[in-house]
Amino acid sequence: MTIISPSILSADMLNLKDQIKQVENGGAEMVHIDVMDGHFVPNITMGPWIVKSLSKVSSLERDVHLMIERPENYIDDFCESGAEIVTIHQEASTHLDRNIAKIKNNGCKAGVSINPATPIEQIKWILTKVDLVLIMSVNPGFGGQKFINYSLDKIKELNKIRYENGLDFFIQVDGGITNSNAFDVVKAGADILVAGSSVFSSELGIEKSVQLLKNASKAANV
Ligand SMILES: O=C(CO)[C@H](O)[C@H](O)COP(=O)(O)O
Ligand SMILES: [Co+2]
Repeated sequence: MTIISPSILSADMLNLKDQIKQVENGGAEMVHIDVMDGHFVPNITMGPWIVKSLSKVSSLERDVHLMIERPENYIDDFCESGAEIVTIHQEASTHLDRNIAKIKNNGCKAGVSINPATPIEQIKWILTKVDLVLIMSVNPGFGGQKFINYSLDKIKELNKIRYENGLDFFIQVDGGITNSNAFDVVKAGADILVAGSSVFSSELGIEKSVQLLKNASKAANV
């Protein structure tokens, strides 16, 4: 079964509690929290405080995507604030193996992410140690961008490596996911779909948009 992780990057922060209820009602299992530092990516967003606030109002699994330089300086803070998954970027980690171990030692699930132009080869040696691999299907920094099509080949390549080596990490895909491409993304091997603008900015409403992503994923899993 495919998991839906709506990204609150596109949510209405003044109505966040209500909007989180709507994604829950639509059937989402996680909530995706995009943390940006204005250095690794050209945008600034939120910190551990939002994770703590979400943990008080929702039981959705808190899925933290760190788009920051020197992630090792913030891993403790995010885990202590109630993050359940902490994903760091390969491109931002000088000592990736050490940082993944640090996330796990904090009792969180550890994820590694790669930008669209980064080859799977770059994370080959860490695949046995991570709980999740996040394939970015847009250049990180902003919501509402268009899905980069060659990401599908990267998902397929990673899925093949996972199968051939008997590994069991989740494949998460983030950026430009909509009701129209969810089927192909899941068919390629994705287990978790992150969706921001197609959930929170849709004319169909939040609950219905999550349901449509769920339905598209279900069709791909038949
Ligand atoms: O990590 C991200 C951007 O860097 C976001 O999670 C992602 O872009 C989700 O937004 P959308 O679904 O609108 O593309
Ligand atoms: Co993200």
